[in-house]
Amino acid sequence: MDRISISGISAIGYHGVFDFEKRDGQSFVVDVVLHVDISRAAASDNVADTVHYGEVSELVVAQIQAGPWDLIEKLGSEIAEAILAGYPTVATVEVVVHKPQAPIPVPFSDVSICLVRHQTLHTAVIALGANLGDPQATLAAAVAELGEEVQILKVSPLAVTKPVGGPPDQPDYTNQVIEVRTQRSPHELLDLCQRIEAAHHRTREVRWEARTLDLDLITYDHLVLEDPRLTLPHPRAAIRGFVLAPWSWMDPDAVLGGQLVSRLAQQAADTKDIIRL
Ligand SMILES: Nc1ncnc2c1ncn2[C@@H]1O[C@H](COP(=O)(O)OP(=O)(O)OP(=O)(O)O)[C@@H](O)[C@H]1O
Ligand SMILES: Nc1nc2c(c(=O)[nH]1)N=C(CO)CN2
Repeated sequence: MDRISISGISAIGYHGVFDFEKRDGQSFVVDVVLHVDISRAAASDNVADTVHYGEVSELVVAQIQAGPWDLIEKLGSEIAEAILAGYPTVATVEVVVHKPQAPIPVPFSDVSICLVRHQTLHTAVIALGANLGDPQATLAAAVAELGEEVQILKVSPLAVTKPVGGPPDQPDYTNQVIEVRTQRSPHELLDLCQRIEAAHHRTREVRWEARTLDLDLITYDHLVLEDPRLTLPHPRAAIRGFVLAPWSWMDPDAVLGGQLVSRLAQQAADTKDIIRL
């Protein structure tokens, strides 16, 4: 992996075990190494395609000035976490914190800690559906747009399905399921899905009415969650053939709630009418 290194970022901080360190402050010096793919920036020559080292340096200074913490281990960890959270394209960060004026009662030139932290990657399953406009083109566009923001691991074949619920006389749906890998939190992933739905003119007036695009978050790792915005796994996924069938085509070993998705698909009432494209 390519790397960006910044060394000798210094600022006054108030970290230390002793009261006088928290009162008087002293110099902290930080080196960071960011493991990040710089090939896009190398090709485009555009700073937006890489990690801006000036911004990272300012973030490091802000962390040195925050706290105070007792330990440089804690300061280093805060710096690493802030960089990983702020820059999702950084796969790994190495942080060295030097405290050259540390209160050590013998002659010394420097004391430092070094730590290495990695991005945590999550796996999520997203179901797509559309039955207005040009559903196949919309699903292809939505998968491409998701692919700009998360890593697409698997894509199911398309399924043509009968509308389940909602107003009568709707057009057939086209459904699809994908598996993605991301550093985003579940809510950030839901936000992303809803932004893409909105960009495709999704409206919400009548429950389960026909729609240009629907993106549902089906699972996120093995997370079980219920809050006002998000329920995981998706509360109706286990009985929806239009989700289960394409999911099982994509991943025959997939499991939901302890049961094989392919078996749940066989049991779902709407599966019999599904056509695989
Ligand atoms: N796992 C989830 N995936 C997507 N939305 C969810 C999830 N859990 C809860 N929600 C919430 O459900 C709300 C309604 O979503 P939406 O309008 O897409 O429903 P729908 O697709 O018409 O119906 P259904 O939820 O039965 O698929 C969203 O605003 C979102 O906050
Ligand atoms: N066949 C089919 N029916 C549905 C679908 C869907 O994607 N496909 N989505 C719904 C609400 O999300 C309600 N009903």
